[in-house]
Amino acid sequence: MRDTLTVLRKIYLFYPVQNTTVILLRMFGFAGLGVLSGVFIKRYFDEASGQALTLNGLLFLTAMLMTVPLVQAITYYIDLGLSYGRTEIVRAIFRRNILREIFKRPGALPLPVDQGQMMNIMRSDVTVHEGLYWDLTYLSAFAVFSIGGLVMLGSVDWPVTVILFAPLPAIIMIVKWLEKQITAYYRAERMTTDRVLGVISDIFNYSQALKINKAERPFLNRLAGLGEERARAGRRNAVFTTALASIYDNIVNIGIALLLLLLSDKLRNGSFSIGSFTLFVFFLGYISNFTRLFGKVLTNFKSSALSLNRIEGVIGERYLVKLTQNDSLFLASDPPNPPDEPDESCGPLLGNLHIDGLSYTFPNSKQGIRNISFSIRQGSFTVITGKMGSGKTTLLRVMLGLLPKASGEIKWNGRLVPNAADFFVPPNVAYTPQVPYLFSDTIKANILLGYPDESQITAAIHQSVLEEDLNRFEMGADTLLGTKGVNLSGGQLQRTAAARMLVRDAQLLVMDDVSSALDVDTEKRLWERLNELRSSKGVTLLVVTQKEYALKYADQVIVLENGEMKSVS
Ligand SMILES: Nc1ncnc2c1ncn2[C@@H]1O[C@H](COP(=O)(O)OP(=O)(O)OP(=O)(O)O)[C@@H](O)[C@H]1O
Repeated sequence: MRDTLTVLRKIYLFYPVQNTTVILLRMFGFAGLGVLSGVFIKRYFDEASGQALTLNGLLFLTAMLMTVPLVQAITYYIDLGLSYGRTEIVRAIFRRNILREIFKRPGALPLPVDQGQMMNIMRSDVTVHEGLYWDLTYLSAFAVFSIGGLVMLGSVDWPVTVILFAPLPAIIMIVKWLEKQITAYYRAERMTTDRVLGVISDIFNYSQALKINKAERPFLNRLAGLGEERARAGRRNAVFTTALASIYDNIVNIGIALLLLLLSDKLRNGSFSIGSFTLFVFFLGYISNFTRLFGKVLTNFKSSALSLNRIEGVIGERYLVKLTQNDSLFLASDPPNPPDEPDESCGPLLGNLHIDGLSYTFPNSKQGIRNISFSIRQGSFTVITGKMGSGKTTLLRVMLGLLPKASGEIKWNGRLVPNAADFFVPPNVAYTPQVPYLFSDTIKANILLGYPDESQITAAIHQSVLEEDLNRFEMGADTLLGTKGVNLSGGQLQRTAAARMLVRDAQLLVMDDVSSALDVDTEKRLWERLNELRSSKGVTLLVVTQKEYALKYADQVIVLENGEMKSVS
């Protein structure tokens, strides 16, 4: 409840001036003027049914009764202008903030929730809070009506007024009583949707694997089963919330029936004027709407709390602060480019790199690396090798800040690297991962990947032994990749990724198994050219490989075994 209130307060603070105006318009334009119409209606019927009927009085009241709805319509349009579109902006702020936190995570750390849940959080869990916020602003307007009604009706007939408000405590008790069920049905709907979305994204991501293993039918059956579960959970939740809403309605209706019974008696014995009766009937609609909306808001508080809980599962501690940060979305202009200054906190040029006692354990498999220490000097060629699963990739990822180190130190020129993920980027370091990813764009765009300086592209293509392959494509480096273009072979993909690393002109080049899919001749040329680059430009190379050819150039060979250093030579 407290967290939901914090988020609602922040939503208000996103646009305090507009939001205050909308609330005031709803409270005083829509509701306050509405109460005023009640006064005029009472007077109108009192005068029309009494002896003191004057033409002027009637004309005045008629004019007022026409003016008030007109002014209300105008306030409504101003309200619409101020609030329309805010809904999507609030959702966009939440989505942007969640994405920002995801990008802050070490790059190789998997998301704490699966893909289906992530999509559902971005799709649905971010939307409930601002819906609740707008309902609350309407509730505040209806509250003005109700308080106005309470005062006016109370002065006419207290006992009857009490009946009008009697459903309110009943609804509070029902929501309290059914609290567990409200949350359970909502949670079940969310979780079954997570699973369906997860399987759908698997189908898109791994369609080829499904096809070659002839697993389409079982997978579709699984999807159908999950779809059925989701439909059941959705139906249950819909039936439950509709039933709750109709319980609120019926409580309100029973109150109205009781009230009308009482009023008809009073009208018959003359203790109630036609004007007072009309006043009661007039307020009846608004007060019953207030009561219904009150029930809905109480129910949605529970949904909002659960959705916030799911968001917390993704962005972790202090999630309320992170979720509600309100810096510009840049809807009307382009965002500024991030600062492009190289991090020179440890000196502009690499002299030496010391890795001391680096450890990391994967929480789910208890595998990883333990106490790894080595040094690299500028212009050297270091090979990390070892059997499959010995920890080579993990070591590179922890060193580069793509996985959070459990212990150990990294020093660049003798100075502690404060944040590896921020520091080990171009122009300090460039990296080719074991499984590189290429986008559906041209080969050139994939090599540059936003890098503004194209001057090194020809050299990078040469160094990565890619030029002969590009010559075979009609469009050369402008050949399109992906669904609308060509598919590269495994070796071409590795070398395109290597060119992406080389074009960035970094001091330290880190490569993970970059030659695993290359034939002997291409591999030979690749290491030769990288070695030439080292000699000519003083670039430093740190290479994971299981193949022997690179060893020919190595100054240092580090062998890993079961996550530990077996030898350095
Ligand atoms: N995401 C992960 N979650 C849990 N365990 C993991 C994860 N990634 C790797 N491991 C485990 O950590 C150990 C080291 O894996 P790593 O990928 O670093 O080995 P490697 O030497 O690079 O292997 P290869 O030569 O096959 O690429 C392995 O036992 C592996 O199963």
